[in-house]
Amino acid sequence: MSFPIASVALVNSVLFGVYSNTLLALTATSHQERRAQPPSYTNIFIAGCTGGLLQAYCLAPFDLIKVRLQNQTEPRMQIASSMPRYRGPVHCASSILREEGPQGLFRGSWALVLRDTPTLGIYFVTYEGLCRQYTPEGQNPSSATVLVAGGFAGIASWITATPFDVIKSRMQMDGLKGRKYGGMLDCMASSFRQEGIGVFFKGMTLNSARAFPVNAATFLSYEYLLRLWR
Ligand SMILES: C[N+](C)(C)CCCC[C@H](N)C(=O)O
Repeated sequence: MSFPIASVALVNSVLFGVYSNTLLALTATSHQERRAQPPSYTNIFIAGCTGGLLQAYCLAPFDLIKVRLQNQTEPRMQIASSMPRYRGPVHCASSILREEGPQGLFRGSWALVLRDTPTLGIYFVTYEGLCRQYTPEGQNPSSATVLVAGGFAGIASWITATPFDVIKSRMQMDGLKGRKYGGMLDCMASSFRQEGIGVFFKGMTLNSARAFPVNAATFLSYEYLLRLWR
């Protein structure tokens, strides 16, 4: 539990830090001036994609360890072996390093980059679009608007991210017991061949249901901290 919490803190600070600074570089307006001079959606999209790209690289090893630990269900079913393969996040990281090398920690990172880059552009465009729609010109959005816009931004982002999320997780699990897939494209093709188009939408409802409260709270904290520190 402490492991995902620590990784969420790191990854969100990278995402929001890179997003804000890229937007600042593109528009030359500070956050306070942005209500009077709103940035274009193109600039918001580019800044979101840049944040997504960098967060994907920071997230890759943490996400891989999380996926491996969450999928570790065999030992409970095998009465003979009482020890799980990975005893915790540190043991998992060191076993992967030993057994699969440093690149093992980045398995599936291409799919993660493709999952996060465009969809985090969509995330910030949705958030800004909804805030602008429901906020009188020149004013800051209310907390209720921030919560709803943040929640829907999370849903929009997760709906578009789910196909690559499925591939990413399959690639991350590959390597545990030999290699099943030749690469990302092979993983996509063989998943499609065996399970049909529906495979790319697995977990979409659950991802979206989780995304609303998580991202409502994320954007409320972001706006609150920006106003606190200006
Ligand atoms: C790009 N992708 C959809 C994967 C994530 C977008 C939202 C990020 C947020 N930290 C969350 O976990 O919901």
